[in-house]
Amino acid sequence: MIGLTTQNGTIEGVKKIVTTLNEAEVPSEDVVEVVVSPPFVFLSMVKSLLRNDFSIAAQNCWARKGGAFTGEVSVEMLVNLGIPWVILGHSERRLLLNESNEFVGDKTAYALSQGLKVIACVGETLEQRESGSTLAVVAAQAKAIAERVSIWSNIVLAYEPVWAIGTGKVATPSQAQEVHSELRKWLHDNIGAEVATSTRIIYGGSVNGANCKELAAQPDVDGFLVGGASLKPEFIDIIKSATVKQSA
Ligand SMILES: O=C[C@H](O)COP(=O)(O)O
Repeated sequence: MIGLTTQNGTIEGVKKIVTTLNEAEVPSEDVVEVVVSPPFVFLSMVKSLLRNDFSIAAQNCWARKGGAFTGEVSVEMLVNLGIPWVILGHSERRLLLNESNEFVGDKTAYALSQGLKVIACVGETLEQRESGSTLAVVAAQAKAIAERVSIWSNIVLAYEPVWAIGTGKVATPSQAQEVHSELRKWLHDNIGAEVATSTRIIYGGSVNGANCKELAAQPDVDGFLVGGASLKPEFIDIIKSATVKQSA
């Protein structure tokens, strides 16, 4: 379960979110893994304040060994800070900052090589969905990672249809299930049965306290990447939806 606070927050606001999370009663770590992903400038503060059973992710990193790349944050810096996860290939970076599939693949490979765990985002635009190319788009995004990575145990795939991010237009449970199932089949056919079974595929795009249970009940939805709702107390309800499959 990933709470991505995007480019939001002040010191006081982030502290308030962390306090809410720290005081929440949620299922244990063996049921749900919770990862909080604040902007770079708040990483150290969140790390020092956040409860120990929740983890932390950066929202991006540089693609190669750090050095003369002004303004970028290197994998080495994140490792030095003790940050275990990084989110890569978010659609806002792909679309607004022109990050290509290959560049996201390079970042994923380098982050993994230095011991970070990666939440790799894939997803189609509305135009791509309407033209029937959803599966081709997410497969191409996954392929660019697969061409650069041989071990998948530290990768989580996040399916985030661009048209659902921050729009209030959540994918229906069957739309999410269809793409998750196809992604798992793609992993099976192109990498192997073990990776297809063990790789977590999480959904992101307008998840909230009201729609999370139905989405979480889908067989191939293994969790969520939550944006807007992670800034609110309802994020706790979303975390608790991890028990839906257990009680089914
Ligand atoms: O950026 C965050 C995720 O992409 C999802 O955002 P959202 O839950 O606000 O749609």
